[in-house]
Amino acid sequence: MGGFCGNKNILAPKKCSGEARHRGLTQNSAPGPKGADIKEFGDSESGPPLIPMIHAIEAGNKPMVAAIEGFALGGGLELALGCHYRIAHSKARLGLPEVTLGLLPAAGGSQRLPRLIGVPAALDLIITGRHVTAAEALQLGIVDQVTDHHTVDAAVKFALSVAGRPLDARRISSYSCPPVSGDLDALFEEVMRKVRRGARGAIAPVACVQAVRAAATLPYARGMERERELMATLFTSGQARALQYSFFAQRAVSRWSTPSGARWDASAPKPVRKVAVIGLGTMGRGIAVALAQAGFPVVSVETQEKQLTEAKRAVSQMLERGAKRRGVAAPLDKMSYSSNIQAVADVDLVIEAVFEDMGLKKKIFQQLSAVCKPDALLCTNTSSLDVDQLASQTRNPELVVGMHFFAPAHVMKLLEVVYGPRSSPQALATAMQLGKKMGKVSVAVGNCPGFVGNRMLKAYVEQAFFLLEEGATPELVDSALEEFGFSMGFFKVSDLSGLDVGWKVRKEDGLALPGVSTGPSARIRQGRRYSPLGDLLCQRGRFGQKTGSGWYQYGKPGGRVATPDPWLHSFLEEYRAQHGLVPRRIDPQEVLERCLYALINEGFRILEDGIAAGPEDIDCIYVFGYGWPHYRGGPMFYAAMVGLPKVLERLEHYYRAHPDVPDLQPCSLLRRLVASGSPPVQKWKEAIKKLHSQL
Ligand SMILES: CCC[C@H](O)CC(=O)SCCNC(=O)CCNC(=O)[C@H](O)C(C)(C)COP(=O)([O-])OP(=O)([O-])OC[C@H]1O[C@@H](n2cnc3c(N)ncnc32)[C@H](O)[C@@H]1OP(=O)([O-])[O-]
Repeated sequence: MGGFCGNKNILAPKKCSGEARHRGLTQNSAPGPKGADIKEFGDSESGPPLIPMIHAIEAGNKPMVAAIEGFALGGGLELALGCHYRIAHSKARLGLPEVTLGLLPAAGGSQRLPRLIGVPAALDLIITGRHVTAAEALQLGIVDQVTDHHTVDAAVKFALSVAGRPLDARRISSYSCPPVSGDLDALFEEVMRKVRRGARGAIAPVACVQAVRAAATLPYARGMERERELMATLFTSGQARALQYSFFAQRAVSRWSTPSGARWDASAPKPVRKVAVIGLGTMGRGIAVALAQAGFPVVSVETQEKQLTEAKRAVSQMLERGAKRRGVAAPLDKMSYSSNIQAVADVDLVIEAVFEDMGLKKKIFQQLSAVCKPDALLCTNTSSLDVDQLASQTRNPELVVGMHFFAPAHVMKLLEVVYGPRSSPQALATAMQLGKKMGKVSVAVGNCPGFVGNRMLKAYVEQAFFLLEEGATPELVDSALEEFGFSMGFFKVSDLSGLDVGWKVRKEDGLALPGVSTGPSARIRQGRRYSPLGDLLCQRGRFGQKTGSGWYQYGKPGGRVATPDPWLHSFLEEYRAQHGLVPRRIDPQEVLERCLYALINEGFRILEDGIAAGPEDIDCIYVFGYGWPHYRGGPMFYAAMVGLPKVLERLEHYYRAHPDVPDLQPCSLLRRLVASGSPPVQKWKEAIKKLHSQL
């Protein structure tokens, strides 16, 4: 973005840096087009002070025209709002995305935008942080003109055309917010209720509403004071640090590397023009939709005719709904269907998404290897099976990788790209690039049971079961986790996805055994503590929402409202009595420490094993795939915030109390990081490399 005045002097710098220390909000430097330089938050300031500069621009006697090309986000747009006119290129994007970084637009954005476009529209932009196109910005009244030509030329022409006109009516800070239809207080109360419900503990959206309310109810100067106070609170909060860490973590994971030395910048992806999906169950349908929405021609193969007919209808509906939401045409022409696997002969990449059964998947990989082009990439959407075993069924094992999507696959942002020991760097690069084109946060992970996400989750789930044995209820565990910021606690999630899912896996792993023994060995499997509680519920047909009861009661099969179940409480009491377990009072703090620190401990093991390249990879997986509250950065960032010595001390404490639970034994990497002074999370990758080289 550039700023121009009527006599063609360029006043606003094209690119400046430095910004936004909370104590220096009136001393901030000018932002670039993408807003303030997030890297410099908390560092020393540089460049001219932002807020006084915007005030000086607005107060000036020469007409100032902002010429907006590319992005005008955050401080970039705030600077433009200080100008008297704004001209945008048709491809420009504008927005105040501060909320996504745990902040609010604190260079006058929260005060000027509602004055310019009205309270409801400004609330929408500021609370969601969404970017708008130039066309929408024009419609909203944020910009005065949109051009398809050279924006600077258009701005200069415009500036000359308005030179000499009075500017008082162009100074947004002097406006009052346009009146709203209905009661202003009622509007803010309603918005605040919605925001608090959706924010689930995030403080920035709430502060954004408060700031806009100040714009609507206070004179500009007092509104600016309020904006500054609110920003000061946000700026020093852990939430802003977590969200800013997450911003860079998302970008860091695309620069993947593997322990064998393969790297993103040394591995060119293969071109992918046409893709196939095998299996049109829930996952296959979602994957096919996501691919078509990303513009890929997709061949979908389903051998069961009935399933194929149902899937065709469902996929078309999903595509149409998505298109309606986005205001574009549904890409129905991208889809073709077949019941014959030969239909994939000419595709560049296949994603297998059949039932989670190794025998079936092996057979499909043998067929794919025979049918597909020799250089086609063969990917599996398995959530836990050994990718290497599948690779060994094919002619070219180096072309096999895992692409682990999360349900619903066309909605969830996460993709774990799983490389086996034989996967080529090019295959990995291709799958990572395809994920990016599908709008996913793609994270490269090594091949091991459960990969990263599910491997860590196992430790967390186990603790939740143990806590029930020791005296907790599902309600107690869930409310502690929900209070932490998860949208649902573990037991509600389990009821939603079906208890039979985990039961099947435990049976396959030889853990869930038929019959209940009451002796001391009943709660020990494969040499470690085991809780059969989930298996016992499944044996009674309590699979969760679909059967009307699980860890909670739902009134009827398919019911969605969880209510505490007295039967379950008596069942737990009987179970404890039967196994000689004396219930004790468990507080929410213990729930969090046991569940989260066990999960984090497994995260350290994963880093130690080189299955994830760095803490950013794990954190993105948890934030984008497992509902970890975004404003808490992810499990490894959270561990760093809590303090590694404290996490270590609590794990030691719980391991002493439960020596039969290996998940609670602190991982040696955690010990070594603590011994090396607990470096900040951004330095762990380096520290781990150094520690590995010392071994
Ligand atoms: C007083 C208060 C004032 C004000 O209210 C506060 C603010 O303005 S808050 C700020 C409000 N502004 C925002 O929230 C905008 C945040 N930025 C974005 O949303 C996207 O970057 C954007 C849409 C602009 C471009 O997407 P794209 O084309 O896919 O490109 P990309 O995303 O891959 O980025 C390319 C490279 O640029 C880097 N980088 C980018 N922005 C910043 C930044 N602000 N800072 C530092 N670095 C930034 C990014 O890390 C990456 O580096 P690398 O080393 O190559 O990994």
